[in-house]
Amino acid sequence: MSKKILVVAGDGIGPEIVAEAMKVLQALQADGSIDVSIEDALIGGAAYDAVGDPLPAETLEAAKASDAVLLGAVGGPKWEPLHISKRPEKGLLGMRAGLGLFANLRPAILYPQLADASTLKADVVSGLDIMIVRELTGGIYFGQPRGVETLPSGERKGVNTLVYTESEVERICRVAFDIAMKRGKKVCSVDKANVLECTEMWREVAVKTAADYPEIDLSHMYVDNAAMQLVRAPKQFDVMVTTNMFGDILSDCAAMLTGSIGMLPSASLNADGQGMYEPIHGSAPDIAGKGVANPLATILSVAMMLRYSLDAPAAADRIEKAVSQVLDQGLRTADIMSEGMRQVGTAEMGDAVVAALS
Ligand SMILES: NC(=O)c1ccc[n+]([C@@H]2O[C@H](COP(=O)([O-])OP(=O)(O)OC[C@H]3O[C@@H](n4cnc5c(N)ncnc54)[C@H](O)[C@@H]3O)[C@@H](O)[C@H]2O)c1
Ligand SMILES: CC(C)[C@H](C(=O)O)[C@@H](O)C(=O)O
Ligand SMILES: [Mg+2]
Repeated sequence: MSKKILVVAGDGIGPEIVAEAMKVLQALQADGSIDVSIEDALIGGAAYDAVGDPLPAETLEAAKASDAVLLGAVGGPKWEPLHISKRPEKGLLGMRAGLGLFANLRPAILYPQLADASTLKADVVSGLDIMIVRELTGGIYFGQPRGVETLPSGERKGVNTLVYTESEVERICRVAFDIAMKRGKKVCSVDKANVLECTEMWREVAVKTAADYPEIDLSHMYVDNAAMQLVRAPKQFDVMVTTNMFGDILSDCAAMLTGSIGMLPSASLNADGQGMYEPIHGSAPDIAGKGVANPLATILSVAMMLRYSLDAPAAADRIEKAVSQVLDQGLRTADIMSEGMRQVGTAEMGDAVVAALS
C-alpha cells in the first residue's frame, strides 16, 4: 500500500539538501523499491514569510495525515526574534509537539572512510557507533513558566523551566532500553542530578524502569562529564539517553566525531511509529545558496524513514550502502574534505548517491 510522505524543506540549506534526498526517494520509487506519494508544505521562516505563521495549520494537519515527514532545516537570522520561531506551539517545536514525537534517535556513526575528517585520532574513533536517544517533547524546551517580563524596577527577567513527569522519563528510557537490547545492551543515562532535582528524579526513574530490563547494563553520568567523555573516549558509549536540551548539545558534539554535522541523520518518533526525519544540523545560513552543503545527513535521514516508518528496511540498507560507496569513490563535500579526495558540491554528491543505488 502506498505510504504518504510530507516534505517540509524549510529555510537556508533546507531546500538544497532536501532536493538531493528527493532524488534518492524518486530513484527508489522509479525502480519499484518503494511505493510512496509525496506532498510538500511550508514550515519555518519560509512559511512565516508566505502566510505569517512558521507552522501553518495546514502543514500540521498534512503532517498528521502522513506516515512520515521529511524536514530540511528551519530558521535563520531573519526570523530569530523570540515571538516568531521559539514559542513551543510554533515552527519546528510545534511540529514535534503536535505529532507527539517524544523519541529523538540520533545515531553517531563514523564511516571508516571519514576517519581523517573526525576531530579525533583514527584509533580513538574507529568503529564508533553511538545511539543518542534524546527526549524531544518535554524538558526546558516546553516547561512553564517561560518568557521574559519587565519587573517594576524596569529590569527584565527571563525564565525557562525544566519540567519532566515520571511517565515522560519512563517512556524515553524504555525506548533507549529497547534499542540497546538490539545493540550492545549498554545504556548511559545523562543527567545533572547533582544540581537539578528534576534530573535527580530522571535518574531514579531510569533505575526503576531498568528493573524490567535485567540484561541492560545501565550507568549514569553528569552531562558535563559526558561531554568530556564523548571527546576523550567516545567508544565507551553504546546508547545514551538524556533530556531534550542535553541531547541537543551532546549530539552536535558527537557529530564532530563522525567527521561533520553534515553526516548525522535523525528520527523523531511518536508512540504510533509515525516519524519526522531530519538532519540534526540547522539551516546553515553561512553556506546557504552556495551549493556546497553536505546532503548526506538528509539522505541518511531518508534511510531512517524507510526503516522506522515505511517498513522498507531493504531500501534503507541500499541507501546506506550507496553513501558508503560514494565515500569509497573519494567524493567529499567541503565539510568532510581531506587530502587526496575529490571535492564536490551538494547536487553532485546527491547524484553520486543515486548512481550508486543501482
Ligand atoms: N532542525 C533544525 O531545523 C535546526 C537545527 C539546528 C539549528 N537550526 C537553526 O538553524 C539556524 C543556524 O543555526 P547554527 O548556525 O547554530 O547551526 P547550523 O547547524 O545551521 O550550522 C552550524 C555550522 O555547521 C555547518 N553546517 C551545518 N549543516 C551543514 C551541512 N549539511 N553541510 C556542511 N556544513 C554544515 C554550518 O555551515 C555552520 O558553520 C538557526 O536559526 C537555528 O535555530 C535549525
Ligand atoms: C532549531 C532547534 C529548535 C533544534 C533543537 O534545539 O532541537 C535544533 O538545534 C535541533 O537539534 O534539532
Ligand atoms: Mg541542535
